[in-house]
Amino acid sequence: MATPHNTAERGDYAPVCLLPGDPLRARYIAENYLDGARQVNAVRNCLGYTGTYKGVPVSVQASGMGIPSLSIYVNELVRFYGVKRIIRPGSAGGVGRDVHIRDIVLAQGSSTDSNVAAGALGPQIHYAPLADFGLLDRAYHIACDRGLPVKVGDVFAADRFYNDDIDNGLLADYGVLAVEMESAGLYLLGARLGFEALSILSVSDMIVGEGEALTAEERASSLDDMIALSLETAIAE
Ligand SMILES: O=P(O)(O)O[C@H]1O[C@H](CO)[C@@H](O)[C@H]1O
Ligand SMILES: O=c1cc[nH]c(=O)[nH]1
Repeated sequence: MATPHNTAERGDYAPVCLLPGDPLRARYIAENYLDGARQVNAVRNCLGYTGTYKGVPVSVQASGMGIPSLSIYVNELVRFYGVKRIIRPGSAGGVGRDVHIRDIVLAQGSSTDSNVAAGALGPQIHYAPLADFGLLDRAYHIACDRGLPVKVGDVFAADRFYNDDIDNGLLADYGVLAVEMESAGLYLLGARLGFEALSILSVSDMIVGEGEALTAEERASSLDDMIALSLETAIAE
């Protein structure tokens, strides 16, 4: 076995990798967007693929849900397989005052209640995990050129999907746009291990307000916008 969670050989992953939470989204991206995609990993059904996008080698690997699971895949992708750039096309719940369902949120930074950030720089320092600015800048301009409903700002990476103690209104008061479960871990590792990281999130539901809802077709097309934006950003120089 190449790593505890991956049977791919060294060289099987491209330097650029998309990292959605959902293994079926990884397969969807490989089957619908990559040319010549081949499956390189299926350990625990956390599927990984490598192909090309517009002639550029690109991989897609599922992270599973939450920072602990994502951290396993990121460590192995970067330390063992030499991945240099990771973009997470994820779903998120909207909390910001001016955030709506189908919006695309570029996570400039990520607050979190996870201990990974609390202890990273010692007990006194609350580290602020940030996206790679070059990727963020490119994603923002590509999204604007495409006329996508894009917002840029802080997101909250929650340790628990179900947590009645989180005050979503207070998150919104502090400018948090959306809630998901991985970005702070991804950005922290980006800083620590020295790779470029960005989360590009599709608002799939509203946690506050009227509880706007999407039809199945709307949800699929909004995920497609996020995936295409992630791939265009991934191969941009
Ligand atoms: O759609 P993905 O990428 O899995 O992201 C979101 O969905 C999962 C929760 O349902 C968490 O992983 C959260 O971050
Ligand atoms: O983590 C997540 C993802 C989508 N929607 C939520 O409410 N939370």
